[in-house]
Amino acid sequence: MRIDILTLFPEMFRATLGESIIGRAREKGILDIHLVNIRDYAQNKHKQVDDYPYGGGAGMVMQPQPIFSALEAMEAQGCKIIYMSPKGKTFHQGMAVELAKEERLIFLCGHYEGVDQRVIDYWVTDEISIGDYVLTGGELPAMVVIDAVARMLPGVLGQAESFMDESFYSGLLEYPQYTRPSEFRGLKVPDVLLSGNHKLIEQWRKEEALRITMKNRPDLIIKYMEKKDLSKEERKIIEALEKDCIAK
Ligand SMILES: C[S@@+](CC[C@H](N)C(=O)[O-])C[C@H]1O[C@@H](n2cnc3c(N)ncnc32)[C@H](O)[C@@H]1O
Repeated sequence: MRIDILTLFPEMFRATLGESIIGRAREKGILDIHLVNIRDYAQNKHKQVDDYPYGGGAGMVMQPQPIFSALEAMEAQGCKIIYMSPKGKTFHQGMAVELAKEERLIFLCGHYEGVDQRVIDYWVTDEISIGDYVLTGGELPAMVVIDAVARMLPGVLGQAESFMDESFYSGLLEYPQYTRPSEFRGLKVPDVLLSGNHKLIEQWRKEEALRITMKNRPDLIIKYMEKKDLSKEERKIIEALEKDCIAK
């Protein structure tokens, strides 16, 4: 997959997208990331990229000219162009799975009060928010989305790092994880995980996934129940957890 990132602060990306799993994906050629400094395309003498908002109000707005010129130079027509914005649709795992199917993604990172609306109307195909809060720029949000998308690309995660069991993929949060030693400062790993009985381990994990989802994200449980034909086993676990909740 090719990813182009339009930003005023390309340096912010170098460490994050050069290390660990994403760094290895780039080395393997699975991910090809291009950083584009919007300021390089400003046509005025001082390379200014922002100006006061029409109608007054606080802050500055990113001007259309440098962004239009940058997008024209990269032949962006026909690609998904994603503007990171608190006004966008809230990002979730399903969106990461869908975006990972694209051959090329272009990310536009805003700053100040954001970009001139004409950029959005003319170029942007998707506006994505990473949550209901306002950050200073679109760089961190773009890194969040790129990281989540990149791990969905075939070959990025090793075989031992499957995302199938991870939080959100199946609609639930993931069960608790433990590693060696089996006892640490008197704190023990649940016996079932040491039993070698795969059926019991599977059951325990499902129960724990349902339990933690019910506790922390009841909204997800409702969606899970709507979307899926629950097995008898799952229904029993949910009923027991509900009784437990009521009793508490
Ligand atoms: C200070 S914000 C602008 C906020 C804008 N004036 C508003 O009220 O909606 C500057 C830039 O940060 C990015 N940004 C801030 N919060 C974000 C979020 N929750 N998700 C995605 N991008 C965000 C966007 O690119 C935005 O253009």
